[in-house]
Amino acid sequence: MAVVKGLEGVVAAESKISSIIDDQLTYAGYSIDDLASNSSFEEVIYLLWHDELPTEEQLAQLKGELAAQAKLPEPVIEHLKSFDLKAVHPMAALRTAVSLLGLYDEDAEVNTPEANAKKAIRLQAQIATLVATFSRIRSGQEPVTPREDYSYAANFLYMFNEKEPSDIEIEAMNKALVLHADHELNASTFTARVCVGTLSDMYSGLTAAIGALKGPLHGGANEAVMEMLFDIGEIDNVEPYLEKKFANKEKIMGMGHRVYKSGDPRAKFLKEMSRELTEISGQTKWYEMSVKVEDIVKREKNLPANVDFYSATCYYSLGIDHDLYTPIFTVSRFSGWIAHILEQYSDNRLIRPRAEYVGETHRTFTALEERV
Ligand SMILES: CC(=O)SCCNC(=O)CCNC(=O)[C@H](O)C(C)(C)COP(=O)(O)OP(=O)(O)OC[C@H]1O[C@@H](n2cnc3c(N)ncnc32)[C@H](O)[C@@H]1OP(=O)(O)O
Ligand SMILES: O=C([O-])CC(=O)C(=O)O
Repeated sequence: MAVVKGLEGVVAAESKISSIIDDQLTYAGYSIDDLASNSSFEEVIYLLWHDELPTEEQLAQLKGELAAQAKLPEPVIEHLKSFDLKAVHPMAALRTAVSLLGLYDEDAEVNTPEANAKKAIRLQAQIATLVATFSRIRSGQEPVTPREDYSYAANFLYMFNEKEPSDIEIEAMNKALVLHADHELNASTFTARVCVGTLSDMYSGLTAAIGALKGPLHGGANEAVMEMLFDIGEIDNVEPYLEKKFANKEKIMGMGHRVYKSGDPRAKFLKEMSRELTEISGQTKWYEMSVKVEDIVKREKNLPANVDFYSATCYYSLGIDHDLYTPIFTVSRFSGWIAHILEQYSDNRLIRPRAEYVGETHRTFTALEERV
């Protein structure tokens, strides 16, 4: 058996949800360029779950259902309040809270298409509330009740500080949500599919996926990018900082990708958004430092910026704490994970690869008292 380390290039599933061909990304056959420029996150959710763009009527229905289900069960809020949230990573709290939500859902263990469709809406609605509620409780404030009259992006921003977001902020958040929604068989999506491939439930699949997204080689990189920029501090420090990193063979967060070699098609949108938002917030230095990092890593290592690189400075400009960047990614990626979970259920086979054993063989057992 030939081992493919990291499963690079291995095709492990058929999917209609998204594709990456020649460094171009599509959701259900629609180019990410068209979707990022023209569509709402709710349209993308519908597309990923139904393989079609919604009609006005279908979209209105989805929006209504999402708005109606956005509230969290009170015991989940109480549970979050019972922790010292300043002492835990938000992704760890989210992983636990999503699992906990399952305990308050009477459909949690019902694995029929009808029950899963209901859970899909409920979970997609609640995940945004959960992230914003975490942020509110951590900063000693009461959670904000979600608004039924706002779009998903507007409501998400509103729940952070109970303030009506500006059109530019809503547009930026909507675009970020659209761009992060799905990405073929990335590590967290694969994790979700492996989990539900055992015919485990949707809550288990999503909880497992959160754990995989949390790591700094995957979704956790956006938080790490901002930490790197804080460490660098000033534009004049970029070059010596990177030289040291290269000399120590350390990775530069937000750069490189397993599949994209010429560039991540999502990054150009986030780069432009970062330019605009840092200008509006009067903090262009973060954008300028990012561009310099990108240029040097491209020149020295020929690695392109990935989706996590410029999303960091976008969220920073929206006034969001940097450890909440990966939770925001989670809010968007819930739509993709749910689509993949439903697709896995629709044509399931247990996912169970093999390992090549490389340990010792034919060892002679020694009794405990004789071991040295
Ligand atoms: C939403 C997302 O998940 S996007 C990815 C987010 N992750 C990051 O931004 C973390 C930084 N990037 C990386 O670690 C990698 O590029 C990954 C994990 C994204 C892809 O990894 P892989 O395809 O497994 O590539 P791998 O880690 O084996 O790297 C191949 C070579 O490129 C180098 N390399 C890859 N990425 C980087 C980087 N960001 N900085 C410096 N060197 C890098 C590696 O050191 C390695 O060099 P070597 O062959 O001399 O040892
Ligand atoms: O596809 C990957 O490996 C990682 C990625 O960019 C994503 O999940 O958006």
